[in-house]
Formats: sequence, C-alpha cells, structure tokens
Amino acid sequence: MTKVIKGGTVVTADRSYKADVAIEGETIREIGPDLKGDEYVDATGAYVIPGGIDPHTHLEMPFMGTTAAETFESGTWAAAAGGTTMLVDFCLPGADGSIRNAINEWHRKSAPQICSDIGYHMAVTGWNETIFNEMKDAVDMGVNSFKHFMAYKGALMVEDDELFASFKRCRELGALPMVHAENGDVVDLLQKQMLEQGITGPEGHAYSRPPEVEGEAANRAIMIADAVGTPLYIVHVSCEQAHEAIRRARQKGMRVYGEPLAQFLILDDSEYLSKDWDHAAQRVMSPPFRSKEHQDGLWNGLAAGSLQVVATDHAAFTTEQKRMGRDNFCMIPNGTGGLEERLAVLWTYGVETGRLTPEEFVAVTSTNIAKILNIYPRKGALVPGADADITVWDPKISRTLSASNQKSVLDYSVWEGMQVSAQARYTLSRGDVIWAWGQNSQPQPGRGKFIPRPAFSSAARALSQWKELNSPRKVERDPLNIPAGI
Ligand SMILES: NC(=O)NCCC(=O)O
Ligand SMILES: [Zn+2]
Ligand SMILES: [Zn+2]
Repeated sequence: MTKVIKGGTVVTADRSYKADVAIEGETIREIGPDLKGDEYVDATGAYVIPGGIDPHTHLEMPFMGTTAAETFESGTWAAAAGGTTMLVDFCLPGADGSIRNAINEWHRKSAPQICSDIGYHMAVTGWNETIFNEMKDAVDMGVNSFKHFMAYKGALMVEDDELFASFKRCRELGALPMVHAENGDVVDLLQKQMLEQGITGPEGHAYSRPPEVEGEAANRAIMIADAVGTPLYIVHVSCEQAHEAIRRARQKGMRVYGEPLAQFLILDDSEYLSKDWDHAAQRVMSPPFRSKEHQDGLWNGLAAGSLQVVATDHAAFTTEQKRMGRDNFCMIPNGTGGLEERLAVLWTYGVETGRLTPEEFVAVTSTNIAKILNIYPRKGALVPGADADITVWDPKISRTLSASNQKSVLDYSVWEGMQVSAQARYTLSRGDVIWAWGQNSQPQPGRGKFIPRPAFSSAARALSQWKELNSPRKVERDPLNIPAGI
C-alpha cells in the first residue's frame, strides 16, 4: 500500500521544491513530481517538512518533591498536534542511583503510552564506579547523551571534577555530554539573599538566576569539554552571556552546540513581575525568561548558526503543584510547557517575520538535532529510506493558543492568548497519520517506538582524532642532558 502526500512544497534544511512524497509502510519510498499511490494525503497549499524533533522534555519526571503532570500519552499526543513526531526525554536515576534501572523504568512508563517515537538522554547526578560502568550500559541500550546539572545544589548538581570525569567517560564511549549551565553555588547564595530581603515570590526566582550566572557556567563547561576533548551540548540557552561563550568556542574550532527554547525566544522576564502570583509562578523555570535584548541575540544566533536547535524543556506542573512554593519561590517546581506550540510560535515569530527562512526553520526544529544526536537521516530528513515522520504544515491555519484548546493536561498555558498563523494539517509518524487538523481523534497509545541512537557521531570521531593528533607528548631526553639532583 502506497500513501502519497500530494501537491505540497517539500521543505528541507537546504531547499524548497514542489514534489509529492510516496510512503511505503513506515518509510519514504520516493520524492518527485506526479507520484501515484493507493491513498492520498492532501498537501495543496502547504509545506511538507520533516516531523519536528523536540530534544528536551521531562514527561512524568519526579522533581522537586512532585512529578511533572504531563504523561507520555498526553505529551506525545500534544506534540503530534503541534507537528512534532519525536521527543527526547530526560531520564533521571531513581533512589538506587542505577542508570540501567532508570532507563528500564523510563521504558516501563513510556512504552504503553507513546503515540510517536522517543529517545532518552541520561542524567549524571553524581560520580562513582557504578555510574562509570553503567554509562557503557546506557550507550549499549541506545542512549548516547548524558546531561549534567551545574545547578540545583544539594539535589542534582555535580562539581567540576565530576564533570571532568564524566565528560572523559563520554569521550571514551563516543557519547555526547550535555550541561544545564548555571552556577549552582551562586544561585544558592542569591536565593538565600532574596529570602533574607523578604522577596519570597516568583520574582525572586528570576533575580537569583541572573544571566552572568549562566554565562559563567557555560564558559566553565566549555573549558572542561575542551580540556577533555569532547563535543558539548548546552541545553536551554537563555541569554547573550551563554550564547557568547558558545559563539566564541565555535569560532575557536570547538564542537559546542547551543539549544535556546521557544519560550526564551518569545516570552520575557516581565512575566515574573505580574501581581497575579499564579501567573508568575506558572512561568518559573531555570534558567528564567530574560529581557528582549537577550531574545534578539538568540534569534540572531539561530540565523547565524551559532545556535543550532530550538527545544522546549517541556516540564509541566499544574497550578496546584506550583503552589508548593507559595511562601518560598525556591519550592516552586521549575518548568514550563511548549511541546505543542513550538513549531507554531517559531513559524509565526520566526518565519513570518523574516528572522528565519523556512529552511532554517526545518534545520532548527528537526534536522540539526537529528545530526547532533546521530539519528540522521533516519530522522530529520525527507529522503528515500528515511522514516516517514512528516508534517504537512499549513501556513493558512491561524489559531489562538489557549489552555482551553490544548492537548496538554495542564490547567494553564504560558502561551495563553497568543495568535499563531500556521498549524499542522497532518502529522505522520512512520507513515501513519496520527494527527489531522479538525478531526481531533487521539492517536493509538503504545504505537510509538524507542529509537536507539548509536555512539560515535561524525563530530565526536573527528574531534577525538584532532585531539589525539594534538595531545601533549612526553619529550624524550638524553639522561645526560637532565641535570643531576642536589
Ligand atoms: N528547566 C526547568 O526549569 N525544569 C526542568 C529541569 C531542567 O531542565 O533543569
Ligand atoms: Zn536543566
Ligand atoms: Zn530540562
């Protein structure tokens, strides 16, 4: 049975052209003019793009004394409704600290629920022999990236020597280290300072995490990655200080990648000054939203290529959960939502304004991360043989974003009232139409697959080779030329 996506404009990371896309089973068979099939998906007047990949989500994540409310079922459905066909979720070790058990636990939770494909990053939240050994197990289980928290002191935070050791292990395994870049010691002190001054509301969260705190940590992580000789991926880049560190590193030939979030590109820090406590707390995340100048820098970085990926860090806590921090902003569960809205807001505020080309939009929402995570061209590409994860993107469907019409389980939306100018007309996951605009039926939970990601990406291999050639060498000396001791 051949399915043909008919009459659209195919947009990839490098070009746009009129063509049909023929799908056989789960994969793309052919792309070209006037293709015939047994079944047709109408793409007239629309763009045909690789399905979105959101590489940063926290579904059902146990965190800060509670568990993120978005489930794997609601999260993957919401993503599909927004044109996203793959999520990469952060796997956290449980009480036993085992990486292997944590990955199995994530499989147990996600497998029966997901309607589209998924991968995991593994968090490294300490350092010991078990972690060293089990990082290899993780890679063997198809997890080739490890996140390190430089913040959340007393909980997830790791120290510089632990970063060094874990980055070194990543290099040996051909895996990609990632960092949450914020100086956790300084955040901790600034939090205490805010509370001492009587600033207990959500604005204290933003004041205690200034951009300099993020920039310093980004520079430090880059320095450690360079000393070890490994590529580095910096998650949720929110500010010019961190962007500048990444830009500088890349200009010096370092393989550093930066991931701003859709929220950071569009929403700003004035939200924390709202007189409505719930409104401000619903927007508490780390790092926090920044000012307009930082947003301009992030947009420019996407256009210039100094930033490569737009994610969401979707970590959804209900208003009730946010109220755990009613008397102390440090207790507000950190996280906001966006996996459903990412493509629409980026198109509306990026492509519609001319900040991004349609091809750049595809690059930062899908293709670049598929390459970085070493699953290209299976994902992130429209080529024969690739998985048929495809979005028929309609630039004529406008919609007002609201909690009342979202698929997310949250009782609010940080995007409330925002008008967007484009939507997914159809979303296909490995050849199945899992979302059709106007039909609203839920895709089959459990049809999604875990996508294992091989280690030793091209960039990891190249950098390792370069570092090998340029590593310090012992200077052999004639013993006669070595001065005798006293
Ligand atoms: N970002 C955030 O505030 N919450 C999720 C956990 C993390 O990524 O740091
Ligand atoms: Zn983080
Ligand atoms: Zn996160």
